[in-house]
Amino acid sequence: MEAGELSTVVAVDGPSGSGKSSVSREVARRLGLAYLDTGAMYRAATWWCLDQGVPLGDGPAVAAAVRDLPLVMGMDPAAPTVTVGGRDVGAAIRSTEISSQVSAVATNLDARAELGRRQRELIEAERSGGWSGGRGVVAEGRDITTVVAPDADVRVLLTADEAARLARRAREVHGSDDAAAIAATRDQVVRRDADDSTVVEFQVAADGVVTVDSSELDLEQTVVAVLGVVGRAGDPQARAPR
Ligand SMILES: Nc1ncnc2c1ncn2[C@@H]1O[C@H](COP(=O)(O)OP(=O)(O)OP(=O)(O)O)[C@@H](O)[C@H]1O
Ligand SMILES: Nc1ccn([C@H]2C[C@H](O)[C@@H](COP(=O)(O)O)O2)c(=O)n1
Repeated sequence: MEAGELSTVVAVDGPSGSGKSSVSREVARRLGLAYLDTGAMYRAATWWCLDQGVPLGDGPAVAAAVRDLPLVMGMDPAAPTVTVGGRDVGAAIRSTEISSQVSAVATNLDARAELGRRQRELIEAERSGGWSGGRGVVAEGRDITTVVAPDADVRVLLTADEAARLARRAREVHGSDDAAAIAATRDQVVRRDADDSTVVEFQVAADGVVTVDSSELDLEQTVVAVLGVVGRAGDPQARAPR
């Protein structure tokens, strides 16, 4: 048996607020797989550019900064971490400042190429070792099923209608889904998805990608639905060697 034969790579994409992070993290935890939040890598790159005084409107400067990004991703789903130059930026990258500016990095094609390369390396490392000891990884983002890991064992597009996604994010950030909270959330969800959609498709499932619509599901039901897709793709212990 060769390293990686029994590993499982689960790729999850979807729009903002569809539940990718919470669902992928819990699926990884229940399956004993590593968890890779690729959106956090774009957020960390944005934090780094701002920290280094790199203007986000200067594409070549952003690309150069991202190539030098001293990023370490901790992939334990029970306690994922994001460290830049030895600093824990896990909380800082969730700020409204980063959320409102991250699309400038996400739409920079050179930055995408660099972060995509690192994501592929992290996923490959989990096939043979890494945090999971070779069990595999759940990686989530916008282009994992299509660009970063189109050969993943399981590929899921997690969707939810716009109203559900806005309400979830409003409750998370403002503690309410009243009209004012929804209005205050629109930029983080609708505008950001519109900008990000100019460089990557995450609203429509590519061939072979299974869509899970969570609009009418709660978090637990969505986790169970994604676990069902993984199960249908085959028990990794029973799967034929690659
Ligand atoms: N099926 C669900 N039902 C209700 N709430 C959910 C569901 N899935 C996720 N949530 C909640 O919605 C919020 C957004 O979820 P999450 O951050 O996982 O989405 P996301 O797709 O990763 O968003 P983004 O791409 O913007 O980071 C969280 O507060 C989460 O707990
Ligand atoms: N594979 C990915 C992951 C994320 N992005 C972009 C889209 C978002 O604007 C930003 C942050 O992602 P989030 O933490 O909100 O999931 O990164 C991308 O383009 N490709």
